[in-house]
Amino acid sequence: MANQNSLPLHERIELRYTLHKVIEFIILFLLLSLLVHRLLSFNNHGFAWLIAFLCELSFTLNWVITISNKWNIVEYKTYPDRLLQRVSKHELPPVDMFVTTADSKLEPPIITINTVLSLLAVDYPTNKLACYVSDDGCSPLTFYSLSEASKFAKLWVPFCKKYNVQVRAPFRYFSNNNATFSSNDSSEFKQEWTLLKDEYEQLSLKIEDAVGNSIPFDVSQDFAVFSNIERNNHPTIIKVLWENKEDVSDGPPHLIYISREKRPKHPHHSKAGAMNVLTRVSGLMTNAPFMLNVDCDMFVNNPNIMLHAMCTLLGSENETKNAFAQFPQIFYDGLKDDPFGNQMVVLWKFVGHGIAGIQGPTYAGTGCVHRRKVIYGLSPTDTKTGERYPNIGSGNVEMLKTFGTSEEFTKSAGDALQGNTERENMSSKSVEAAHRVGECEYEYGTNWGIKVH
Ligand SMILES: O=c1ccn([C@@H]2O[C@H](COP(=O)(O)OP(=O)(O)O[C@H]3O[C@H](CO)[C@@H](O)[C@H](O)[C@H]3O)[C@@H](O)[C@H]2O)c(=O)[nH]1
Ligand SMILES: [Mn+2]
Repeated sequence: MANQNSLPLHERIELRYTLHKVIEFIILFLLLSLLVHRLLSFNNHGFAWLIAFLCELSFTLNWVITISNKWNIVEYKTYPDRLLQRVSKHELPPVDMFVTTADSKLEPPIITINTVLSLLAVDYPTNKLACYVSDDGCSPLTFYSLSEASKFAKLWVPFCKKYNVQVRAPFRYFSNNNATFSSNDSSEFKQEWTLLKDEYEQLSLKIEDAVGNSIPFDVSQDFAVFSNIERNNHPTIIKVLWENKEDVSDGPPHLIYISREKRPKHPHHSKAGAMNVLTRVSGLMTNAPFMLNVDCDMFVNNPNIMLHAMCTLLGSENETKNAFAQFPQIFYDGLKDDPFGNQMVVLWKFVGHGIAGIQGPTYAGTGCVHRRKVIYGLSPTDTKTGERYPNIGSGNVEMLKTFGTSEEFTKSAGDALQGNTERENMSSKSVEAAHRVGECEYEYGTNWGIKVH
């Protein structure tokens, strides 16, 4: 039997799909025949014939590109068990998790908190994780919902881990399909399940009430920062909602709320701007070498995502091979047989895996684990930081020009670039510095958005 340590953490598996290819070629043949037919009978027809020919030509070219993309469909199979045999749980690298939300009306907080809860409960040592929520809507409602969710997380996270729950977004877990017990379920499980369901219902009700304007906010306390401000005109707000102070590995991870500074006439660059702020703030507070980003309307449907991502990111011979690990998106509750293609099966299953076969998947905007140092501009071929940043250190002119004038942040960026994977403890000093890097003028004159993003 092969030594467990020599077995690969991931494998590239080529999928044939022969029948698909044959059908695609028949379609291509028909399209080409149609073009030839148009060309041969051109003289007998007028202008409409020419327009039809151009449309069909464009569609044919499109089809050629599509089938070339899908030519070599591959799947990356990952082996979390092998990873856990190679490294112990406390040796796994830290990951900072980002959730972006922009509008508490269009993206209701109950959805955002489900995304957050599914992330807080992933199967990974929780003292290696921190969850940062960026709220571009600067909404006290989102803040309130998150602070209530962080209380629920103290029950939810241990429950999911104890019973190996598969879908860790509570709204999905408690949906009707799961409402019956099987004969193997222990009475202890049934009791805890009922308690958790009640707690989740109460949480949902509180949030519903708050949406209906009966917000039980105490403006003299945590919510004071939200009074008298406008959504597009306010300073940076950062609140640590929950800190995993005891550094325990099975309670909820850190949870931090961020609303970056917004001022009229200052471009905010939508999600990209929010991601830059999340990168800087997390760099100051926990500086994990890996960062996962998820849109607030997505949730984690596999509790082992971090382990799967690590198999991809740590599994190649050298770190330069995979800069990021992109998860596919799956959509639920669509119409039977997906008549309108809303679930984007072709895009994710065929085109996505086809592009993965050419070089690797493209970044899809959500569900992606990035290496922090690559985001900081380190070239994939430059494993040592030497060439790009010869003199790393805070106060160094090139570092300040690249990363901005926060000395604390350039120091943290230097650590990340040098591959220092030690997670840092949050301190009130780092929270203070984090407010600065969330300012809307912070990126002016720097390489943020140019070489760093
Ligand atoms: O000023 C903004 C605008 C948007 N967002 C967030 O960005 C995310 C994506 O924006 P959205 O408008 O919801 O984009 P969608 O069209 O729903 O999503 C598509 O585009 C996203 C952005 O590239 C990808 O993440 C998704 O995979 C893709 O389905 C959401 O979490 C938003 O809350 C912000 O944080 N600030
Ligand atoms: Mn969206």
